[in-house]
Amino acid sequence: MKAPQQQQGQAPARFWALIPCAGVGARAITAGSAAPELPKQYQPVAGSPMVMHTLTAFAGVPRVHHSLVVIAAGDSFWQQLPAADHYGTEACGGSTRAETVGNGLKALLDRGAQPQDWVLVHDAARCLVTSGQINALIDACEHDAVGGLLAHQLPDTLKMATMGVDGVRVAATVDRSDKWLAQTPQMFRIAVLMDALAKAGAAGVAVTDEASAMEAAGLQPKLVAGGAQNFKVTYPDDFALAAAVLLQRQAVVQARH
Ligand SMILES: Nc1ccn([C@@H]2O[C@H](COP(=O)(O)OP(=O)(O)OP(=O)(O)O)[C@@H](O)[C@H]2O)c(=O)n1
Ligand SMILES: C[C@](O)(CO)[C@H](O)COP(=O)(O)O
Repeated sequence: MKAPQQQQGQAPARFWALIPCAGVGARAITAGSAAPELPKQYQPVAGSPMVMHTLTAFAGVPRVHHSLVVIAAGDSFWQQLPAADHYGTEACGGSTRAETVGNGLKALLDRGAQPQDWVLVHDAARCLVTSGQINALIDACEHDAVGGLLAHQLPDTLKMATMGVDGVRVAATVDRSDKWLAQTPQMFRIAVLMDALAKAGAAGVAVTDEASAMEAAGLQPKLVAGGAQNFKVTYPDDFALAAAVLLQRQAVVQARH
């Protein structure tokens, strides 16, 4: 599968952000949550709804032409956000993240994106990403034939688990030297990614991230160092971690003024 090449006289490829924001956050919400009906990406973290921190990071990257937030059909939360009207949204979220992304890519084309343009797909719930990390991914991939993703090299010993009669036990220790945790953004050419997602779907390939669809097409995305702080808020304990990082960053900025 060849990337659409820049034709002579063709406008330079642009960069679009696609923010899957249509999940329910089942793993993050507990009965004790202040608003358990509120999907995690709308839950407050360090004084703002989680997704707003994510969008602020992209707003700090002028090369990103437009950020499109994909929300669930019937989402009644987005419009309640203070800056809702400042961002483009499409209520075409799907039953899976991959479906949300596929629908969002079509929406980008409808909004004027070109097939050879780049898309940076980033989880709304990965709210600690920085503008610097987004720029680093673009710098590393904009001249690459495939594209790539932010990722974090495994910092701990990795265990293979087995279900024992008395609970989960170690089956083996796995060599971690070539193990990376996939993060987002994940950056690919729109047409190539759409084709890869369609073929992976038709082949019944489980696609949990954009890179896995590209891998199923025989391509090898670049791994670009993200960082431990670029984690996805997934579980209840993650909110406090995210808040601590964001508040520390805010304190550093305030100390400069
Ligand atoms: N059908 C879906 C599922 C997930 N997402 C988005 O994909 C990102 C990462 O997915 P995940 O952390 O799994 O979010 P949820 O699916 O909401 O979480 P859970 O599995 O705990 O319900 C989130 O920003 C989520 O909003 C989406 O847009 N559409
Ligand atoms: C895309 C992703 O962030 C890469 O690590 C992750 O797979 C999304 O979370 P999910 O729980 O797999 O939907």
